[in-house]
Amino acid sequence: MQSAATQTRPELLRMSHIEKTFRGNVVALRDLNLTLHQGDFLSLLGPSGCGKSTALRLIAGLMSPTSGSIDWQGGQGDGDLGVVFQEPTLMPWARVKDNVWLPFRLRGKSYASVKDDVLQALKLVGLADFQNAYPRELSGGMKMRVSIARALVTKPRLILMDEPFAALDEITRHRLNNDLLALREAIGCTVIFVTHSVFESVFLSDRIVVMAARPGRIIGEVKVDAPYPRTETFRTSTDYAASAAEASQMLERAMEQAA
Ligand SMILES: Nc1ncnc2c1ncn2[C@@H]1O[C@H](COP(=O)(O)OP(=O)(O)OP(=O)(O)O)[C@@H](O)[C@H]1O
Repeated sequence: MQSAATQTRPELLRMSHIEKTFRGNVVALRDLNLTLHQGDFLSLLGPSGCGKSTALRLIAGLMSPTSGSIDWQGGQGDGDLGVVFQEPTLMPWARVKDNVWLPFRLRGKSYASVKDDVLQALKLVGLADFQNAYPRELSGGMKMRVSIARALVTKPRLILMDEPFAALDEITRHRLNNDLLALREAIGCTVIFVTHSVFESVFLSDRIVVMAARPGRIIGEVKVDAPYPRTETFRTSTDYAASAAEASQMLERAMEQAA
């Protein structure tokens, strides 16, 4: 169920027969199998509680699966992964540039040695002029941009995004969707993006993996073949409407299965 383009890209990561059971016998994920290819923009779409965040946390190595394996092609290297959460999670006492420096700082790198990378990341998210600002001086959308800059500053092979725009107003969300795609064109990274929004997933992704709950599992995949860069024309196209209808129907099935 993957597009021809996706199939020909080199594999980046493979999740095989993943099970995750929490204390109290809560089966968050059952037999989850997913292969990610370099350059994929893959959305995980599904109802609340279907295990999207759990899948992301497993990939991030924030916890281990109960069984099954997650294998990185060529092994996982330092700085291979950037993570963006729903909340920007910035350090309020630190300037924007110091927040973006954090992933390097945790690896023992001085600011001076990575200054160019920090400024480049801030430039990519349109915030070079705010490098000396504090988070309290920024809007919600700007804080999220800083969080994105922090995730991509190490030039990771994979960026995980857990509903990053869900708390933002519609106009900001719309703009950040456009900017995220432009950013991805610029740096060519692979993205896994968790969302509840069919429309957001269609606009951003080339693969939409739909999950159902109780237990969390993949029930199907919608491929969105529209080429990048995607513009406003795509948002109003029949291709967009057709992919949204396909994803909505699959999501409907996911909800029925969980009922
Ligand atoms: N640390 C935990 N301990 C116990 N149960 C957990 C834990 N984390 C998640 N769960 C349970 O695992 C299931 C999947 O949760 P998860 O947060 O991954 O779903 P989700 O699809 O991301 O939901 P949402 O869209 O609401 O964020 C849920 O039933 C949740 O209650």
